[in-house]
Amino acid sequence: MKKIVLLGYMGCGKSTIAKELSKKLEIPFIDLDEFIEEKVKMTIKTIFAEKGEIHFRKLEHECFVELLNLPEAVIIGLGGGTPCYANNHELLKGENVLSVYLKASIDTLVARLSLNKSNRPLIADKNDVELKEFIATHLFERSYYYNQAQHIVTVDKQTISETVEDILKILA
Ligand SMILES: Nc1ncnc2c1ncn2[C@@H]1O[C@H](COP(=O)(O)OP(=O)(O)O)[C@@H](O)[C@H]1O
Ligand SMILES: O=C(O)C1=C[C@@H](OP(=O)(O)O)[C@@H](O)[C@H](O)C1
Ligand SMILES: [Mg+2]
Repeated sequence: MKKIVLLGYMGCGKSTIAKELSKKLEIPFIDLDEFIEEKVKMTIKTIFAEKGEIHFRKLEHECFVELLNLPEAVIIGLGGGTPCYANNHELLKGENVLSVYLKASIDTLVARLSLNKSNRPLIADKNDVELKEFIATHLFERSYYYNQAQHIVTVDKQTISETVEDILKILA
């Protein structure tokens, strides 16, 4: 069965939008980060701190493949880095996958992430100036992978429901 995969930079709204989309479509939503946390009984923050990012990326790949192989239809919210490691971007093009890049500008991401960074180990210790510089460079480096998605939805200045509607139009 089809998997709807939402991807994009940290803070673009993958988890938030996937939850709302799931209600509308009555298809279950699985957040990849939460799936990993449950599997290893550790938070993302602790995995990064105690096991390191390379270990996290390995787990992330294994869990992504496991979710794609589920027999039922599900909505999967990826982590911001998922498409950028272990050739995961190739999996965004699979026959049973509908992938959507939630594209947000640097300003949108900075505004959202400066309020919401403590559980995101890659940015937790950055002040606002550092955060903007980091996001600008990092988003540029990652864009190649994000652009492998089958569809792109721009989320700037959109409400949660407007973004959900844009995704529903793609599915129609
Ligand atoms: N229009 C919007 N669409 C999605 N998220 C929004 C919007 N406006 C504000 N937010 C907030 O931005 C944050 C997005 O975080 P989250 O869904 O965890 O993103 P991700 O999973 O992509 O990192 C949440 O705190 C959410 O409430
Ligand atoms: O961009 C990244 O590399 C990461 C994004 C996070 O997910 P969100 O995009 O949901 O914050 C989480 O997987 C981890 O902190 C690493
Ligand atoms: Mg998330």
